[in-house]
Amino acid sequence: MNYTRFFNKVSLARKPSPIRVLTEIIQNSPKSLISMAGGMPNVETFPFTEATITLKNGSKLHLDQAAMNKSLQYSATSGLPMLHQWVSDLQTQIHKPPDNGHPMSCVITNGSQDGLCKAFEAFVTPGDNVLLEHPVYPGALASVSPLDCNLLPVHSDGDGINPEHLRQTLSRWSPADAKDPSSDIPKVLYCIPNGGNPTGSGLTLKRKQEIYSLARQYDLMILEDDPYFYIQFARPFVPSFLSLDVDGRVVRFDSLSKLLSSGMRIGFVTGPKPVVDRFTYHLMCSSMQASGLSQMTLAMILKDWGFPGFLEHTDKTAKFYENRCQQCLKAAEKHLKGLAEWSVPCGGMFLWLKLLNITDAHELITKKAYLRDVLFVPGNVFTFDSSAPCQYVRASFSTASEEEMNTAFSRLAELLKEETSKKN
Ligand SMILES: Cc1ncc(COP(=O)(O)O)c(CNc2cc3ccccc3n(O)c2=O)c1O
Repeated sequence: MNYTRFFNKVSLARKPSPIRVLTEIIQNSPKSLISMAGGMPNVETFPFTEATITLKNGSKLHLDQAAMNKSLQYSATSGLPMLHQWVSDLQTQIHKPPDNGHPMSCVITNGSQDGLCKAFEAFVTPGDNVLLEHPVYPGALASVSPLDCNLLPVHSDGDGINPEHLRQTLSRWSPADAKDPSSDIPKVLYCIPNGGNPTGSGLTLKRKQEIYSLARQYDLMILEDDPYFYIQFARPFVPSFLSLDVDGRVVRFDSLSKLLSSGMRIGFVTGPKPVVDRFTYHLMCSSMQASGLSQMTLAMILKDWGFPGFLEHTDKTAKFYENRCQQCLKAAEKHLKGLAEWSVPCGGMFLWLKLLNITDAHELITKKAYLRDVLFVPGNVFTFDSSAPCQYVRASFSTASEEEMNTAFSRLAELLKEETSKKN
């Protein structure tokens, strides 16, 4: 694939930052190297020596002085070698990306949000048509909306993005337009294939194959935003777009936020080296790198666990959310029947409620429900035009207990009944 058409002028103008290349050289050189090059602080001036973190299973992670010094010092933008290698091996093991003529590359980011932002800021030129799943994660909207482009919604249902609607949307153009630099044919499709935010939906393999073949036909890059991949409720995992990527047109965004820690801010982007390199150049002059301490801590746990231990943990996490989901559905059945509709999530942590007899949920949720001590997210924040009325509400079942979910839904039900009786 030739990626030039996908990058905007800003991204094509980016070059590796010399001081960050230096960091990489120093990091990968033998101890014998005498460096008077890098503007790195001397770790002897840092007040930290060692740290021990106790895990829930009683085991202890010990960062000795050497590990502490390494994690407290600048390191390569691509990631601390131990973590970078582990995640690269994980991608190969889990997704088995086909050989597409481009080496698969990874870069560690400050959460997957950081990677998403870099991708939109690399691919989107003002005036572009950008295809996004709809409704969609507000963090994606916040990244792409200011880029002065035209957002094209791709409708979704319980099985994720609808390939038919994608085909219809693309039928405004001919595949040949992808070869015409003056055409405004879309170049990027953003989607959340598993445990969708806000819908809880999951793309079936069949749909992924249909979507991938449309992407081939119209020469689209697919941004596979997949923080809930490991918290799909069913096993085996539905294969990812990365595992279908025979062309090198998939950029995948993973996150450890929903698995190990959201506050440590570690995600990773995986894709063809020419694409990941351009994101890395941007990271070199934005954050320079993800937190060294976060990377070292997570690298030590993951190395100790290995893939089997990691998958054992992610299976447990998926089970946790599946149980929470069952409790949430039971509470919805008990309190919201006849007042709202929903589909059963297949992963993640969200239930997408369609409030019946309500045209716009915004006021009801942000004011009236809040005054009754319950908080949901009004559906308009997940839509491209948040000023338009939206009768949907996102409920998260990740932190509230079963009892709290019942209380929250019963208060919402009371409110809905009052609203309905006011109308009659
Ligand atoms: C589809 C999709 N892609 C990327 C991300 C970002 O993950 P990270 O940067 O790797 O941590 C997310 C995180 N989603 C949310 C985060 C959040 C944080 C504070 C408060 C509320 C939040 N709500 O509501 C969210 O949905 C996501 O759902």
